[in-house]
Amino acid sequence: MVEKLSDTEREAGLRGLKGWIYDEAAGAIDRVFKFKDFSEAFAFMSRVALAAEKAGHHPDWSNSYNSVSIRLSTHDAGGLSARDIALARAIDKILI
Ligand SMILES: C[C@H](O)[C@H](O)[C@H]1CNC2=NC(N)=NC(=O)C2=N1
Repeated sequence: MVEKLSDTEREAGLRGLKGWIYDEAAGAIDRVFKFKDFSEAFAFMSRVALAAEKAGHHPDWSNSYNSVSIRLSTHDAGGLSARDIALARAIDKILI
């Protein structure tokens, strides 16, 4: 069972991430990704889906045309865990 991050651990994890916003009430981090069109947004989602399956950790997300909104939170821990930070890093790498 994965543990929720302490305040210090969370702050350290977030320092290494750009563009992710911490929602304290939800115990989650959010980021919105914009693309040229739906095809590019969906191609990105396909790659994120594969990374999520590989990690055994899955985003809460939505898509509207060229925009993909991703929320990461560890349901099993009731908040943010190291798995969310790791998946956020993997998602950011997909963009490079
Ligand atoms: C059994 C399975 O590994 C768990 O239910 C995993 C799957 N993906 C998950 N994803 C997220 N975001 N939070 C979880 O707690 C979680 N749990």
